[in-house]
Amino acid sequence: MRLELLGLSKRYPGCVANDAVSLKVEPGEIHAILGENGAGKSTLMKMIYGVVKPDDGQMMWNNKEVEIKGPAHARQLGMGMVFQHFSLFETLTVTENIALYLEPSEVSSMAALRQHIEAVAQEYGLAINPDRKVGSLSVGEQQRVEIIRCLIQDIKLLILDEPTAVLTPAEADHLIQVLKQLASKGCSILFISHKLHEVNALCDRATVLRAGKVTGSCVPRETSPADMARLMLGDELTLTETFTGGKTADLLLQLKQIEVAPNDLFAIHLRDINLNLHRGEIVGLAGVAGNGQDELVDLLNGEIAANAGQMTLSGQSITPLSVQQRRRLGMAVVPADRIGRGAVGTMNLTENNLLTASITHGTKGGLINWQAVSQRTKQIIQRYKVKTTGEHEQADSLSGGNLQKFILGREIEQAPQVLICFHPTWGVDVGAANLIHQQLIALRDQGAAILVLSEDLDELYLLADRLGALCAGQLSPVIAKDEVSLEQLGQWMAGQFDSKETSHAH
Ligand SMILES: Nc1ncnc2c1ncn2[C@@H]1O[C@H](COP(=O)(O)OP(=O)(O)OP(=O)(O)O)[C@@H](O)[C@H]1O
Repeated sequence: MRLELLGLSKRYPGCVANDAVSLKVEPGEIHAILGENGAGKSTLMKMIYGVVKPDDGQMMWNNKEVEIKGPAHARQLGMGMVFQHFSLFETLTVTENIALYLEPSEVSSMAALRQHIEAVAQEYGLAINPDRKVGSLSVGEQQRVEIIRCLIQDIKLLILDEPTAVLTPAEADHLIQVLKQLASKGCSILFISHKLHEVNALCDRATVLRAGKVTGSCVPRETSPADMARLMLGDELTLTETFTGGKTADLLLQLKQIEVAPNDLFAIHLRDINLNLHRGEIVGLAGVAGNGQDELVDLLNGEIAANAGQMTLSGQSITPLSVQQRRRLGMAVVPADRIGRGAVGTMNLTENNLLTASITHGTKGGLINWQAVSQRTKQIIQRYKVKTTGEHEQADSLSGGNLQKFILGREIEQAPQVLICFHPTWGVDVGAANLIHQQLIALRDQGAAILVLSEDLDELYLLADRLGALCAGQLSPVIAKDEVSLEQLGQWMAGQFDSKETSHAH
């Protein structure tokens, strides 16, 4: 047996994150850990990898009892882990980040390491430039760096915490091939995912956690995604329907011939972006990470300025306005990375709520109305089913999916006129994704205009009224969803569209 856990437990103040968890993983086995947000999956993986120390229980590695002293010890034993929140230094290059992760004895020279990175990247088709600063990479690309730095060692167990959450379908399929190849060489894989069809296609076994306890296991290949969802969530699951909305004549946000020149060597040049967002519609933009999504979101949020073109909200120019001024006019943004830009990890939920609420309703006459903010925070927690000990809990102790629900809830509850949403359901379980989709639809039906940037095409087809794609900083046509076949969208994602055709507003 490669790995055996016997009754591992971890308690936090006010919650039992893992309650006597036992499981076995064989060499070469791909083992899924399933469970709703906050079920305890990440905590279990962190105990195996030595980031979190168990309160009780035993761990066997290659049939011998071990006590993992920390991640460096876990790596020495042959384990690698790809985290949900990246642990990379933004101001360092890809090579420097990987060098920091390795023991000094493993790095003979930076040039040799650089070559090794290129070789691994090529072997697994994980395109990356080793000289780029990590801060200039998109979320999807940063994840590639995390994966490469695990594959650079001779690993016996690879732990992945929602690795495909930010990958495009094609990238995710590719990663699945990579993992299959690794497993066939005898490397065991522990895999957390909320994408059940993926678990079904990839995994040999699955263990289901609920409220920190093992509540079941199954052979994913023989179990349908719907049955796995039921194992995870009980009968609470209501299956997602398709909604119908539609474009109205009432134009809210307009982008006209927008041009944003790159502000660093690796930023994407946004060219001739023309986009109209109408009251009561959701526009979905597909695209492979790193094709201008970050730049477009920063532009709309007011963090970077356009070099040419105009942006108007209800006819008023917002081009020169700051982030705060745009928020006051009713714009809200959910960024891609929830810790760092979506929330401040070391602040509690009420304080995090105040960060954006202060602009619209959290303050009066310059004074903070803590009672009102705290009341609203409680409402968000309740309405969006955020699993937490309360509004005083620090943001970074929430599970990833629960923090995402909180951030989404915080922005939706401000009833913005225009909501820009990047990866709205990244890392949230099927039940919560359903809830978020319903809330976005409800917001749209109240008359908001919503722009969703996502790499999950199922999500885009489900939510959007009109669809388009970004490729190399250019926008494809954006047309009614029913008129865009999957094949057409794939072609747009690959840049096969005539930019002249799109240079008039959609
Ligand atoms: N450092 C911490 N301090 C306090 N509570 C914590 C801490 N880390 C995790 N928890 C709590 O432990 C529980 C399990 O969290 P965990 O992150 O393991 O869930 P998860 O199954 O990985 O969820 P998700 O699918 O949302 O990522 C949650 O209720 C969470 O709030």
